[in-house]
Amino acid sequence: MVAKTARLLIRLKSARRMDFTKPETVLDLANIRDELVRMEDSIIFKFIERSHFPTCPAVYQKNDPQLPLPDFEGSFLDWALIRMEITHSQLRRFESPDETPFFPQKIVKPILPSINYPRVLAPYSPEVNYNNKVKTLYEKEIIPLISKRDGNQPENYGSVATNDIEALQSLSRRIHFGKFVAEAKFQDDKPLYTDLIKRRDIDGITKHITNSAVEEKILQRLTRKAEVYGVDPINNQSERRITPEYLVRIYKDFVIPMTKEVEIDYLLRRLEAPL
Ligand SMILES: C=C(O[C@@H]1C=C(C(=O)O)C=C[C@H]1O)C(=O)O
Repeated sequence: MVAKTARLLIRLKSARRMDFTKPETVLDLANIRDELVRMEDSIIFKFIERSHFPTCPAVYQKNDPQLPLPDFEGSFLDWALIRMEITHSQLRRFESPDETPFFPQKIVKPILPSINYPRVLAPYSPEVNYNNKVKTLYEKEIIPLISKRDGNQPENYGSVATNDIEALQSLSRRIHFGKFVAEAKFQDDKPLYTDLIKRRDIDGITKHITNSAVEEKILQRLTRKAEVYGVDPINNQSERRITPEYLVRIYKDFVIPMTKEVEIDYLLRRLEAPL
């Protein structure tokens, strides 16, 4: 009986999971929050992978002499990320409404047929793009926290860039999920948000999109996940490694605030589109 109930619950939960071809599953705030929880695991594991390498500042310096790049103005990471995004765009990655490119001006048309997802977000949604800020935050604030020590390691520049691209893509997807949260909240209370948007009451919008209980639950869960996934609980000075404290700080000081900035920016333009 228990096994049968468990199977039924799993079927019910998977039927509810976000499916971008089924708009009714996308703007369900409970579904969105479940998806944000699933993203935590991906982000933690990518941070753990990155934590095996030192900071490698050469990877982020514009045209660092250690990493000569033919006919390119920018960092080694930028060079690698652009090429990865061109390939991913040909594989249709950026047709999906939950994916936002770091170099939108560089991506190309897919070689796969278009999926034509039903519209869920407002038409201007791709213009709400925080990836420049995400990348700067990652390089300046997150790398120093999650790298195992300061310094360059030329033999691992390729691995570092590969890990960074995966971590950035996970962070970007999580932060830009704020668009789905914002649309779901708008649909749940159009009169309230229409009034706040008309008066450009940013403080009022911030107050109403904020759910402190959900935020607190996220930070508590992150601490437990970090301990379970084996990040070093003791911050060993000689070899800095990510700790539950660092993961909570990254979410509390960067990921959650930037997600809410995305929500606010998305909402401030919402009356441009049909209600
Ligand atoms: C994402 C939401 O909106 C806000 C942002 C949150 C976050 O980035 O984790 C959590 C709660 C809210 O303050 C939500 O309501 O679930």
